[in-house]
Formats: sequence, C-alpha cells, structure tokens
Amino acid sequence: MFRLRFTTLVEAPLTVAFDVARTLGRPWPAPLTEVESERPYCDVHVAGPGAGRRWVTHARRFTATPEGTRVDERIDGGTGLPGPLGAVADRLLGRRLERAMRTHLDAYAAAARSRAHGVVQVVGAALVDGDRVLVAQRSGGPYDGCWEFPGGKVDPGESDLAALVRECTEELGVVVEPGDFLGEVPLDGVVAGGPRGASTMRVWSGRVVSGEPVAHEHAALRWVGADELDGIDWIAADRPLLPAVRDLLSRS
Ligand SMILES: Nc1nc2c([nH]c(=O)n2[C@H]2C[C@H](O)[C@@H](COP(=O)(O)OP(=O)(O)OP(=O)(O)O)O2)c(=O)[nH]1
Repeated sequence: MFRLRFTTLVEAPLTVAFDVARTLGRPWPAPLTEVESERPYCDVHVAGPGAGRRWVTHARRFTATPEGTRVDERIDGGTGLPGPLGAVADRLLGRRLERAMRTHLDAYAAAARSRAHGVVQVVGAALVDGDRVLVAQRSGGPYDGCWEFPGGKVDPGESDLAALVRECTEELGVVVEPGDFLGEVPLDGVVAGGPRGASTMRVWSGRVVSGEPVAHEHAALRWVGADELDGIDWIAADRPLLPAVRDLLSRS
C-alpha cells in the first residue's frame, strides 16, 4: 500500500476552502464514493477494491487558523497486487499520485484564494477584562435584540485584524489590541447574500487599550462571566465559539 500526506494553507475562509476543494475534485480519473462529509470541516471518499482490487481512501480535514484554512489530506491506497511485484506497483502508483496532487494543490490554493475575494468575511472580538468578556446587543435588522461579539464586515483589501480594530473603534469608541485567534464559524448568509453558509466570522480575543466602551451602534453592552455565557440570547452562529471563550476566561 502507499500513504500520502499533504498540508496546504489556503488564504480563504473555511467554507470557500471546502467548496472549492469539492468543485475541483481530484487529479485522477477513478470515481470515488463519499462516505463522510461535514461541511465545512471534513470529508472522506473511498474507491474499491473493485474487480482490479485497486483501492484508495482520501480523507480531508479543514481547520481554521489565523492565516486562513489549513487543509490536511491523507491518501491511502494500493494496487491489490500481491508480493514484491505488488509492492513495486504500489510505490509507483503512490509516486504518480503524489506528483499529480502537488500540481493539483497549487492550483487549488490559487483558486480558493481568488474565490475568497468575492465572499463577505466578518470578524468579531471577544474583548476580555479580567474574567469577563464584552457582549453587545444588536439593534434592528434580522438579529434585533440578539447578542454578539463586537465586529463586522471586512472591507475589500483590508486585513482581518485591521477590520477588527476599526470596527471596535466605530462601534464602541475604543482602541483594542487583538490577541489570540479563537475560531471561525459559518454564518447564514443574511448579510453576505448567496447560499446559506457562504460567509464565515473569524473571532479573536482582545483587550481595550484606550477608552471605555460605549454602545454607538448597539442597543446595549454587557461584561459577562463564564457562567453567564450559556444563558445569553446569542446569534445562533456564535454558540460554537463559546467553549473557546470560556477557556479564554479561565486563563485570564
Ligand atoms: N459583529 C458580529 N456579527 C455577527 C456575529 N455573529 C453573527 O452571526 N454575525 C453576523 C451578523 C451580521 O449578519 C454580520 C455582521 O454584519 P454587520 O452588519 O454587523 O457588519 P458591519 O458592522 O460591517 O455592518 P454595516 O457596516 O454593513 O452596517 O455577521 C457576531 O458575533 N458579531
């Protein structure tokens, strides 16, 4: 058998990295059957062993990082031929696939980066003061009254962190210093348009380094402790981030 491992860093949100990977498929002709898929986090495809006993398993995991999406891929396979001849055939097949994959992944990273330019990206700040985090209540619109992390859409050509600092100044009248990357969650497309889950929100921890937060655009602001997080009426998309926020508060 052969085992191939690839890691690709894609400058694109999770949803774009996942969708482009699926659209491009694989650099070999044999059709695979999907046996697992959780958009935008992972998928597994398999083929064989058929009449020729050749088999292959292709597993991908998409992980949010501060720089973009890391795609970890495992391809395991074999020709199914026995003995030393089979070992040589496996090695040759593995090498061929490895070469094809490297070219394919370069093209994939470029395609995902280019597609990401057309997708609205949102950033959020979990601003911490001691063992409390700042939450903000939306005023108007589809999420009227729901609570969220301060933040908003990244402007074209703007970096995530520049957008985070700008949004906190506009919304709260403070200067913030971004900290750790906490995670990325798919949004429902209400703001970005397009299909549900096209956009994501990427959230960093942060702290206020100048000024006192004032609700310039929100209905209200609250500093809350870890034990209050679950009881808040969050925008639904934010809930998967709460374990990371709880962990953050336990460390501060
Ligand atoms: N800021 C923020 N937005 C969130 C969170 N969770 C969540 O689903 N969203 C959604 C709500 C909105 O649809 C979108 C952010 O858009 P926004 O309207 O707040 O962005 P913005 O401040 O740039 O808006 P605008 O300039 O167009 O008025 O992301 C969150 O925790 N914080």
